[in-house]
Amino acid sequence: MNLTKPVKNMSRYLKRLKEDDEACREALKSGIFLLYHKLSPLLRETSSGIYTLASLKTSDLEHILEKVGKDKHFVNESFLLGCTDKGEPQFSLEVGDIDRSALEQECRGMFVDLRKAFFMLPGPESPLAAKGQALLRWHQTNCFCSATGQPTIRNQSGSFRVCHSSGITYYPKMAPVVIVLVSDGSRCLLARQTMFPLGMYSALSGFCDMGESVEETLHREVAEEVGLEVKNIQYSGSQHWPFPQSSFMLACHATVNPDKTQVNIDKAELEDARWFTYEEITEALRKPPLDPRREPPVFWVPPSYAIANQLIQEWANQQQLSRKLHGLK
Ligand SMILES: NC(=O)C1=CN([C@@H]2O[C@H](COP(=O)(O)OP(=O)(O)OC[C@H]3O[C@@H](n4cnc5c(N)ncnc54)[C@H](O)[C@@H]3O)[C@@H](O)[C@H]2O)C=CC1
Ligand SMILES: [Mg+2]
Repeated sequence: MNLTKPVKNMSRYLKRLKEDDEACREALKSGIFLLYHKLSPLLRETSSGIYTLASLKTSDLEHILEKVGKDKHFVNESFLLGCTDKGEPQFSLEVGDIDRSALEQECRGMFVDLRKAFFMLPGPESPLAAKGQALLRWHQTNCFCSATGQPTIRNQSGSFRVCHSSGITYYPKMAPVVIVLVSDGSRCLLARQTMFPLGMYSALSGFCDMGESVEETLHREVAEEVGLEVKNIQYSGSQHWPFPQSSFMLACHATVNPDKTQVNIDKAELEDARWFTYEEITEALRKPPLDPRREPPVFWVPPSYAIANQLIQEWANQQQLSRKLHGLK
């Protein structure tokens, strides 16, 4: 299948909507809308019991707004998110000043905290739910110019805000974070912070300091948090992460010398850091998603929507392969 042409056309279309206020206003008339109530996305349960992100067409949304006593032009407060596969423009809209239960009833859905929604939504919908929330949050917290204190004004798509007094343009921001799975060849190093849910261990992570490269951050964070020296850095992938503010996660693998694995934990940052065997990791990966009604398991890893999980999966696959090559189970 050749995806180049539609993707290229879609990207050009979206670029125009981002930059051309008139074109974006026009697109609002045939848009698809994700609603958020105080940053919680609206979910709907399908007839087969699966939850999805509720997406409303313009006419349906206008109708609902009027029913709950809101002007239908409130639709224009939406922010452009992207395009569906069919080329329909997608928008997010914060409806936090409208009565929640009235909206839930009219929309036949429910507003769910994003962290919880991640456990309920099918995989591909989580990044869209996160993006919608992140854009709304950024606009809510960037209403004033940090140089003049004057209000900033959004463009129609919401791709930037301008202070007309200073002329400064503000663009939505993500803070770069490096996340790394360190291996000694047969075990991998996972750590937990006190604020993590009970029993959850993840890969090491840290915010990039101003002026640092990914490699510099990675070496510094591993040295700071567990006192180890890493080598053989390999890039794995990236992910936008909405909690607690937007981060841009850059995920890597790295190794340490098998004879230099003694961890020296920075207790101000981490509660614990431990080497885990292949067997422990494969068992943790097999565990079903967390059930809030049960006690959490003693050791578990972040769920599949987190890039930490991808790193751990990749490491386990790599181990499995090398075990096969060496005739081990
Ligand atoms: N998606 C995923 O799989 C994972 C995502 N993460 C995310 O990565 C982020 C960073 O991880 P940590 O190990 O906590 O970072 P970290 O090791 O750099 O420690 C956080 C501390 O760094 C300081 N800091 C420096 N720059 C900051 C900035 N731009 N924003 C906020 N704090 C800053 C603060 O004092 C903060 O308490 C977290 O927000 C976490 O949610 C972490 C692990 C897995
Ligand atoms: Mg850290």
